[in-house]
Amino acid sequence: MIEIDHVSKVYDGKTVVDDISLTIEPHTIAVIVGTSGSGKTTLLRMINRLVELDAGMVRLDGEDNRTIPGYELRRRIGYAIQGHGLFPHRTVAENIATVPRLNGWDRRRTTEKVRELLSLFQLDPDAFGPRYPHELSGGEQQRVGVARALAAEPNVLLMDEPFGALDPIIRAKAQDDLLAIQKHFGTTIILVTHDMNEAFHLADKIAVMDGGRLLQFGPPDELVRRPATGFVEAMVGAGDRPFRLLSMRRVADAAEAGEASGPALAASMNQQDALAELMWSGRPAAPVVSADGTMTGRVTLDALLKRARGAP
Ligand SMILES: Nc1ncnc2c1ncn2[C@@H]1O[C@H](COP(=O)(O)OP(=O)(O)OP(=O)(O)O)[C@@H](O)[C@H]1O
Repeated sequence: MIEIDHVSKVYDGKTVVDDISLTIEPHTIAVIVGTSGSGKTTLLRMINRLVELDAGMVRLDGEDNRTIPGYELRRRIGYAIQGHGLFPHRTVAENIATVPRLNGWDRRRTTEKVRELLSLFQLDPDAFGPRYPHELSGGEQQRVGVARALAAEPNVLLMDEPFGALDPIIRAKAQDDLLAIQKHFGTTIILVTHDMNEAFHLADKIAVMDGGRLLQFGPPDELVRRPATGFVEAMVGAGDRPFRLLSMRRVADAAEAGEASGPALAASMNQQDALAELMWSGRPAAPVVSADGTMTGRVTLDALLKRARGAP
């Protein structure tokens, strides 16, 4: 658990992080959003003490982070940034192995970890391990950057606009990879982004910042239904509310008994995509199929529209 307890930071007489408190539960993803200069990066860097606090305290599993030695913090907390920061003269495998080596892992354990991570990020270890960063595309470099941050099996991963430079298709893929990896390792992730779609896609809870202050910290659904301020409402995008609500739910949750014709929709598909599919194919309903191939009923346009208006 990460407890951020009344933390503040002042630069040149200006309070850039202003008395912020929030608690991030283990194995969850918290996403920090807000306007440029609102203090997101500063808050993130206070967790691993790349920025020292002027007031308040950050506790990691109950321990004041100022009492934890720097090397221990770097072992426990991975850090991934936009532009990845790979070492250009080291191969991909050597880049990923950096922190395990510092931690004194033996060669075999390190090699296994590197291969596991490359495979998880869908990069063939034999093809990509020996290459140098400049021999990779931007998206591949970014994935290696995140793999490197995860190499020492940190409990916590801090990510600052990790996918900012990626095109939308690769970005969506990187987000899905991250979700799968978070499930696999149970890592607690705190991620800063400018992209509200990314925030809604990834977050268990979203923190909205403005002018150094925390305006709201809650599940995506709560931000849509009960925005704490007009600023939060504007960040969520008032016009996008119906789609945001649908994007957070699966077809399985809107399925009902009954028949429908045409191609089936996966129970795991999100309701926003299902609505788009029904509208595009001009159907009032579609059959629903579960992951094991069983037909589990149907989903109707009506049911989806009701949910877009806020029905549970
Ligand atoms: N080392 C520093 N010295 C002085 N001022 C700083 C320093 N780091 C950040 N600031 C200022 O603190 C404020 C918050 O910066 P921060 O990088 O945390 O914002 P941000 O929300 O992450 O912004 P962006 O979205 O543009 O990256 C800004 O006004 C910035 O100029």
